[in-house]
Amino acid sequence: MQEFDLFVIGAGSGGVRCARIAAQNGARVAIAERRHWGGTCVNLGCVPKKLMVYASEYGREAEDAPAYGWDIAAKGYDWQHLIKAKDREIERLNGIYVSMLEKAGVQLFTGNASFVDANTLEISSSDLAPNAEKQIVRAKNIVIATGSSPTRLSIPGAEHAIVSDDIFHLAEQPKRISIIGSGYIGVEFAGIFSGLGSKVDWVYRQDLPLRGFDEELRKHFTEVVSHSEINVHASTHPQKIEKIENGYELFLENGKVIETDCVLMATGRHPNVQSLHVERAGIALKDGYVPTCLEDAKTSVKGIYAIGDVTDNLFNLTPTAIAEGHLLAERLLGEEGREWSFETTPKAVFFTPPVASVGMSEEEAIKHHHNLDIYTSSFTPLRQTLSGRKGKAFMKLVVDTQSQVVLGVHMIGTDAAEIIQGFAVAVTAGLTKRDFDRTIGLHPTSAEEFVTMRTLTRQRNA
Ligand SMILES: Cc1cc2nc3c(=O)[nH]c(=O)nc-3n(C[C@H](O)[C@H](O)[C@H](O)COP(=O)(O)OP(=O)(O)OC[C@H]3O[C@@H](n4cnc5c(N)ncnc54)[C@H](O)[C@@H]3O)c2cc1C
Ligand SMILES: NC(=O)c1ccc[n+]([C@@H]2O[C@H](COP(=O)([O-])OP(=O)(O)OC[C@H]3O[C@@H](n4cnc5c(N)ncnc54)[C@H](O)[C@@H]3O)[C@@H](O)[C@H]2O)c1
Repeated sequence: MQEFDLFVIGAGSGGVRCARIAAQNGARVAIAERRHWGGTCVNLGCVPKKLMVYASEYGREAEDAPAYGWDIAAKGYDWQHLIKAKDREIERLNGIYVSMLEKAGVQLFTGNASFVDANTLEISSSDLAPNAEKQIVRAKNIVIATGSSPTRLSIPGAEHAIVSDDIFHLAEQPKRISIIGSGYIGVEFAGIFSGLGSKVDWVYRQDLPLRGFDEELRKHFTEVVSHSEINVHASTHPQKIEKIENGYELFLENGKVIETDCVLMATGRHPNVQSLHVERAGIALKDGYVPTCLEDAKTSVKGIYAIGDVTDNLFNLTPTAIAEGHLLAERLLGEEGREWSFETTPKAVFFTPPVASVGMSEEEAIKHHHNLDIYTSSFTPLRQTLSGRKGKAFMKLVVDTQSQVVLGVHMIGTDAAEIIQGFAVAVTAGLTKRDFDRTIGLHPTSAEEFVTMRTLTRQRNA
């Protein structure tokens, strides 16, 4: 039986980083993957999604180009071309992940890993290795990095709906799509399909999309969406889906019935624990997740750790999973873990234009007892002046009145994600409004607005 210092279950964002760093530092490391090397981000998440966002933006740019003197003949859109090109890129990335792990000296197991006991795992056949023979391995330390999967609503006809895992391999572009849910995935795919020319019906139960983001940002986002072609059905629940001759009917609680070619449920995710048998190792799940200490990724059982989406700690994002994996590998090898500021993790939602934030929303800052100076700015970006495209950029600074520390930076507008990544350094460093004010702007950009906001919009006491 093979024995390892560290065995990682799941080769996604967190698992790959943890295995690679530990192996590069001399530990005997192995990793098991049952579905796809690189995990959700590479195969069914961030990367293919962003390629689709890019694809969805060219149409608008072509529409706006004549205002700048271009004569562009619209020749339509080829969905199959995009899917094939995207698949080639993902295949290339899968190869890179495998060779990166092998080069680092990690032993690769293809198959489904499950616990036999707290130090023993069984690797059995899976989609990626249907004929694999069962293997038993032992390890001093085991890391659960199994990620999460899309959650389907249990309404009548739910089997007719697809989830985000399916959207990347549809044989045809749905000409009419209904999207349920107003979190990251709902917003992003509403933008993608609208940009690609599909008729989009977007259904969500809240009054505003993007729960968890700054409330004022959410209101401005709704205004941006109102200038798009997306049909919004807010504050209502989907009730059932029925198959009809020419597609599906989606019935809403408010009495509306939407005829559509495809229903996408973007209604959250649940941890991948079903076939892991963590109970055999002595771990009890909490709300379906593997409970861990955020500080050191320890579970309740000595030598077993969990990182990334399977823990539901703080943010379920790729860079946080990577940081958790990296920190854990360093700590297991007895090194002083690198310092990471998880609280100032920047977030972006890749709509067109994107929404991005770092630090506290106004509501969070009030909850943390800060008295606030709020600065906001809303304007038509220069690019839209000639084209006449509607929808304003919105920018906001949340500043602690007493210390003048900038607690949060929020934006909707072209390149918001790229801009907020830069401002995340300033918020992580704890810079003050004075530091922002003494920074010279870069002209002409939208980003310069963040260093030229001088007039207080309002003050608010906790
Ligand atoms: C549509 C979509 C878009 C997204 N876009 C972004 C984005 O733009 N930016 C961002 O930061 N985040 C984004 N995310 C979130 C991001 O993908 C996840 O937070 C991240 O992948 C989590 O990493 P992880 O290592 O925890 O898990 P994963 O990347 O999910 O990896 C877990 C791996 O474990 C494997 N596995 C599970 N169980 C077993 C088992 N028993 N044995 C062997 N292998 C197993 C799985 O097959 C999987 O490959 C997106 C997610 C989705 C779904
Ligand atoms: N750009 C990014 O960083 C990015 C992109 C995509 C996904 N992600 C990650 O993946 C996670 C999952 O994304 P998601 O959009 O599926 O989840 P989410 O938690 O962001 O949003 C889920 C949505 O489903 C709705 N919903 C849940 N249960 C419902 C019910 N019973 N009836 C009606 N509506 C219901 C919620 O109100 C919400 O609007 C995100 O939270 C995020 O961590 C990140």
